[in-house]
Amino acid sequence: MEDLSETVVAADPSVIAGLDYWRTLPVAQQPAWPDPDAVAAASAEIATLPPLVFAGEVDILRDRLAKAARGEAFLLQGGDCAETFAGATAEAIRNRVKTILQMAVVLTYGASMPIVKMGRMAGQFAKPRSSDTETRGGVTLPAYRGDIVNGYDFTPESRQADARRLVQGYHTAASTLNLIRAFTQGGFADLRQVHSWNRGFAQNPANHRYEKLAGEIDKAIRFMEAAGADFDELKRVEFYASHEGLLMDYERPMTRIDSRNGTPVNTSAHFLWIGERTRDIDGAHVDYFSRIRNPIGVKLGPSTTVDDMERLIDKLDPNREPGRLTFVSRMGAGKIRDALPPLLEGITGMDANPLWISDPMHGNGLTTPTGYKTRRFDDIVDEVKGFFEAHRAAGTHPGGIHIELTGDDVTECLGGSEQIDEADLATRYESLCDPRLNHMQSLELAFLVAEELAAAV
Ligand SMILES: O=C[C@H](O)[C@H](O)COP(=O)(O)O
Ligand SMILES: C=C(OP(=O)(O)O)C(=O)O
Ligand SMILES: [Mn+2]
Repeated sequence: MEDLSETVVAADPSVIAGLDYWRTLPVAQQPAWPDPDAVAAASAEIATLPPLVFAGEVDILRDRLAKAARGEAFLLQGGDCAETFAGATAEAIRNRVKTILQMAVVLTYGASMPIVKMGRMAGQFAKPRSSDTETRGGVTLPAYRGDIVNGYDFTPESRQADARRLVQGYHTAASTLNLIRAFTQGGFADLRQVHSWNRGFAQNPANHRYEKLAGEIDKAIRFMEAAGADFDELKRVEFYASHEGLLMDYERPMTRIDSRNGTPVNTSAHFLWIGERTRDIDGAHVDYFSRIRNPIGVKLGPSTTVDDMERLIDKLDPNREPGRLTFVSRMGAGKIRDALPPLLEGITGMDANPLWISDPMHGNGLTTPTGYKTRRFDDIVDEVKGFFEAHRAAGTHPGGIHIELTGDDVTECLGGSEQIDEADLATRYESLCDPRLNHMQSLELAFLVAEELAAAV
C-alpha cells in the first residue's frame, strides 16, 4: 500500500525572524493606518486563513518561467491596474480570462511557442501613488491606494485607511481565484472552445481577424482528432495569479512555511512583483522578497543603472536559480532604445539568467487637459517594438509582456483601430487608477506581438 505520510519539516526560527527583518528597514508606499491595533488584528486573522495558492504550483510556475527565460516559452501577464471589490463579478472576471485566453491563442499560433498565462488578478488591490494626497476643488484628502486600503469616493470617511479592508481583500481574492480555477480547469478554457471565447464581444476588425484564426485552429484540431490524436489534455489550462507585492500588512501574514522543505512561500499569489517605487535595494520590500521562494518580478524604469540591476540580482537571486527572477522593463517608448540596451549588455558578465518582459504601459502615461489619465496605443506598440529590437541586438530573449487590460469595451487608452480620441475617453472610463487596453485593443496588440515573436524565433 502506498505510504501517504508526509515528512513535515518545521521552519528554522532564524528563517521566521528573517521574514520580519523588513520591519527594521525603510518601507515605502504604505498607508497611514489610523488604528494600528485593528491592523494587527486583521493581519493575525489573515495569517490563520487558508493559503490561496500551493507551494507546488509556485514551483511549477518557476519552471515555466525558466523556460521563458531560455527563449522556449513566452509570458503573457495581464489584468486591471487596480482590481476593485465591486468589480469582482462573474462577468468581468470571465471577460478578462477570455481576453487573456484569446491573446494567448493568437500568440501561440503566431509564434508556435507555449504561452505562460498569468492574470494581474485575485489580489491586485493595493496601489503605490505619486502623491500621498489628492486635491479636488480646494479640498485635500488622502490619495486612493486601492480597495484593500481605502475607498475611491472623495470624502474624508471613504479615503481613511480601514484595516477591515485587508480581510475583505483576502476573501475577494479567494472568490476571484476560485472562479478563475473553475473557468480554466472545468473545460471552458479547452482549446476546442476557441470560437466560444469570442462570443459576447462587440464585432470589430480585431474580432474578425480572431475568428479567422480560430477557424484555422478548429480545422487543424478536427484533422488531428480524425487522425486519432487525443485532445483531452487540452481541457485544462494552467493560469497563474499575480499582483504587486506592496502592502506588507497583507503580504507578510500570507507567507507560510512549506512543510515539505521548511522554506517560506507567499501564498497570496503564484508570482509577485516589486514596483518601480519600492525597489530600493536597502528597503523593506526587497529584503522581504529576497526571503520567499516564489518567482518574483522587479519593475525597472528608465532611471535604472547597471549597478542597481546587479545589486538586485545579487540580493534577490544569489543562487542564479532559473525562473526565480523576472525583470519587467517599463521604460517608455521614447526611452527604451537608450535605457534597455545598457542593462542587457551589463548583465552578460554576471552569469545571471533573469526573464525579461516588457511592460509598455507604465512609461507611457499622459494626462489630458480634461484630466483623464491615458496612454496612446501607438506608444504602447512602439515600446514593445523597442523591447524586441533591444533583445535582437543584444542576443537575449524577449520573454513576455505585462499589460493593463480588461475584457470590457472601455474607452481608456487612445487610438487602436477604433481610433479612440480624447473626446471618447468620457464615454466609458472606468479604471480607478491607470487606463487599460479594452478587449479590441488587447487583441490587436496580441496580433502585433505575435508578428514580432514570429520574427524573433
Ligand atoms: O499603476 C499605478 C500608477 O502608475 C501609480 O499608482 C501611480 O499613479 P499616480 O501617479 O496617479 O499616483
Ligand atoms: C504601479 C505599477 O507599475 P510601476 O511600479 O511600474 O509604476 C503597476 O503595475 O500598476
Ligand atoms: Mn498601473
